[in-house]
Amino acid sequence: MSDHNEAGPAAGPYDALLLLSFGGPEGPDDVVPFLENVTRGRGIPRERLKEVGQHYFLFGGVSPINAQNRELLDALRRDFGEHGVELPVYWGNRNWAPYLVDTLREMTDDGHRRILVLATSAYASYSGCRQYRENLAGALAELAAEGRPVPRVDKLRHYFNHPGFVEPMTDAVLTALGELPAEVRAGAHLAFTTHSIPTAAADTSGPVEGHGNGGAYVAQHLDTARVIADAVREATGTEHPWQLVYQSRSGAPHIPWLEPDICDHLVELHEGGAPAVVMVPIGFVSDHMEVKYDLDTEAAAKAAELGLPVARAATVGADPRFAAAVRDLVLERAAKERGLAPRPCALGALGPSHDVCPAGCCPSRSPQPAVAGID
Ligand SMILES: CC1=C(CCC(=O)O)c2cc3nc(cc4[nH]c(cc5[nH]c(cc1n2)c(C)c5CCC(=O)O)c(CCC(=O)O)c4C)C(CCC(=O)O)=C3C
Ligand SMILES: [Fe+2]
Repeated sequence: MSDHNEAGPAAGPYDALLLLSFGGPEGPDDVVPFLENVTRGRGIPRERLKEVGQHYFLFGGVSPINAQNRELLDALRRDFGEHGVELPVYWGNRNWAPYLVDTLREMTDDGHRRILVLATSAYASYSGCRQYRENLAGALAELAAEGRPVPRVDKLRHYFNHPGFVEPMTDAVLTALGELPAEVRAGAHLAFTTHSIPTAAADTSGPVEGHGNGGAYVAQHLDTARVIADAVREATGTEHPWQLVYQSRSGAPHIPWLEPDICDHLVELHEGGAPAVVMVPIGFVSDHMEVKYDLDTEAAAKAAELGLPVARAATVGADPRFAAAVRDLVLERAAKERGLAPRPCALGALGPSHDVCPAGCCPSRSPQPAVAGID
């Protein structure tokens, strides 16, 4: 991949990696307390919460996200082990056990003082970046209050355009195309999907100079989608029309969120004569409830009602190429921290993202302390 491990796979100055994720319920009794954790102070209408609770109950109260993170943890440990990267990997979540603060306490008690964080969100946004940075600051403040040493915590750059993230998704699109009936395959449209967020949050996502027009959130997703669409055309020799669309909207109806929704998009494509659609959840690192319910259940039912053949591309999950990408990102950042100038690996037009969030990046509605950034 890149050239920054010439002098051996040194991860120093880092002494541990933290896989930081959202967390999800593991049984019916977990669902309501989990939703309370997620929505504390966030003004989600009660009706929406009841509805989302039902999505979880439909799957026995079990979100797929924790199993996916356990697999990723195994894949990272295997990859690091096979490549001589001596960096222990821990796992903590924002909203469910193992809780971030408990994991950081364990890491501190194990003697780790320079911690690098991999968040399971590949793009810039308040929900996908600064909120994790705030949660880290909050957890560190708890450790300090307990009289523990407070480790220094850095966060890996956004990896939406890293080849180890993009290439498994390209393969997944090709596989999904292959699942469509042969007679509609060549005409299939690609619907790249991601989590809708309030347009105000999208417009202020990423560094200040890129604010407006959906900000870094939309720009990064468009960059990833374009790279995948181009690679699919190279592989198939067919130009599949594509669009970035959204899913999993929540919040109050009068607040504008990114649109169109995937279900409305399927109706529009069907009315426009599209013979088939591949849904590509580029906004999700692994199978979350948003993928299992909002795409595989709700959008699939809409497509069936329309008589529109659809297939859903797999998420990256614990693909070994993604684990290798994480190793590459870790070694790149470690080399930079040691004063070297590694060549960062990135596809697309935007180039590698910043390592340290600049001031004003993905601002919060109610400013709180955050780590791994200027403010
Ligand atoms: C951008 C983004 C990501 C991707 C980046 C990342 O991965 O971090 C993401 C991930 C996730 N979101 C998840 C679950 C939920 N998100 C909610 C609510 C919200 N998400 C938002 C945005 C995002 N969310 C926003 C702006 C809200 C409104 C409230 C607020 O401003 O905070 C709610 C409340 C109910 C509802 O309203 O839907 C739930 C239950 C799960 C777990 C799924 C599982 O169990 O498999 C995951 C991975
Ligand atoms: Fe969410």
